[in-house]
Amino acid sequence: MKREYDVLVVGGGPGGAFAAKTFAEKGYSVLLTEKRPAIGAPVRCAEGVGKALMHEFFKPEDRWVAAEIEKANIIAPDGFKMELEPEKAGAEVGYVLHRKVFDRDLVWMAAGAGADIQVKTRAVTPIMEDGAVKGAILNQGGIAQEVRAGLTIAADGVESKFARWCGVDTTVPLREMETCAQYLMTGIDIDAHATEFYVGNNIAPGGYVWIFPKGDKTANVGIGVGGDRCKPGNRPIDYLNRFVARNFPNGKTIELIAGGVSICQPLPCTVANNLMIVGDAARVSDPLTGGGIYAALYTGKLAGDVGSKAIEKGDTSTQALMPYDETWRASYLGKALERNYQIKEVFVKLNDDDLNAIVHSVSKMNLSDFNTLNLIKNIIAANPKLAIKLGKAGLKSLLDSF
Ligand SMILES: Cc1cc2nc3c(=O)[nH]c(=O)nc-3n(C[C@H](O)[C@H](O)[C@H](O)COP(=O)(O)OP(=O)(O)OC[C@H]3O[C@@H](n4cnc5c(N)ncnc54)[C@H](O)[C@@H]3O)c2cc1C
Repeated sequence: MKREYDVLVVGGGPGGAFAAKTFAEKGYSVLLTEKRPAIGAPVRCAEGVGKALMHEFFKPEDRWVAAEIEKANIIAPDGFKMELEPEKAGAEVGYVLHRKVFDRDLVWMAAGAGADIQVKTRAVTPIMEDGAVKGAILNQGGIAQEVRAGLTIAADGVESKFARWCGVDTTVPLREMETCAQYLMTGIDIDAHATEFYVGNNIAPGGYVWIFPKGDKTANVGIGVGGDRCKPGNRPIDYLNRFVARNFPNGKTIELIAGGVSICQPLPCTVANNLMIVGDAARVSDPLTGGGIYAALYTGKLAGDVGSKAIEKGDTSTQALMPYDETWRASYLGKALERNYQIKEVFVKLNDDDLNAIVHSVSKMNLSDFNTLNLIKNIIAANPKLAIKLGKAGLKSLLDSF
């Protein structure tokens, strides 16, 4: 079977769904293809997102929100707990979502705008002609389908094979692939409106443990560990089991997920002839926190806006699509990714003494001055050893990233 669309979207996560919705709303014919049988499941996410960031796109439906978050606690390796309550300083904090519902609703929005949706249908090969992408061969239940499209959106997440098949180098170095394990736990004693982050080289080397509440006594309890630090007996699940045994011995686990998060820099270029790369596939998740929901929504929508103009003008070459790449890099998102990459490079080299010193010094900061630049300046002022560790060049590139 051969079909033709203006736009083919590979992947039904937030990036693909938002791109499909945007193109469909502008009147283009769109096919979104998702390899899994159900949108949003299994969830591979701790489901946290900033309120202000989310509000850029919508006022969340009640059914998307599992918990509203008012504060974040950071727990140092020595057990000292620092409480951050940005709401007291006038800033909003965040939501923990039900992504099974949220992702599904996003795809429903795309369908409502006119996009065709196919689930359990994997894009297996791009159709390449004269160095340009002309759609893909899809596989649905063993049956190959040829789908031709003027523009293809690679929104296939962290695995991102599609862009690679089209000739884009999407390799992530092992040390920059955070490997994660997460339990959805119930029957645990937590603050239902606070997220918690545990740092330390015996707890989560090169990463952190998170507790993201999903209501009373229920939370995503997960861990990310630097890919190069996983060893037999010290895999993310081993660290997580030890953490859970220490902190929630009576908790009950009702779901287990494993997944990867890239903490590298974004791809050097996120467009090619007739191809746009969005969300995790473009490596735009936050290198410091691993968060990528906002970036997927932002790049998905932007791809829809820029791609639509390019289709209208009849030119979807790399050059015509470049405004997409340039716009997200110059945006708040691009700048935050650059800055947080520099911070992450420092973070992964810290020993437990450094981490203790940082958490203690930040806890003494005046919250009304709270922003990332002030945070870094305070940390360095309070811990001159860190400035030495960073060296002149490291310090400069860190401060230049603001
Ligand atoms: C353990 C963990 C915790 C996380 N916690 C958070 C968090 O708290 N907050 C946050 O903001 N982010 C978090 N993230 C990251 C977040 O989940 C991603 O950044 C986000 O889902 C990216 O959206 P996306 O649309 O780019 O990709 P995805 O949501 O991964 O969607 C890609 C889709 O493409 C499909 N696909 C792949 N290949 C093909 C193919 N060949 N054909 C068809 N379909 C295909 C996949 O099945 C998938 O549904 C976490 C990630 C992990 C692993």
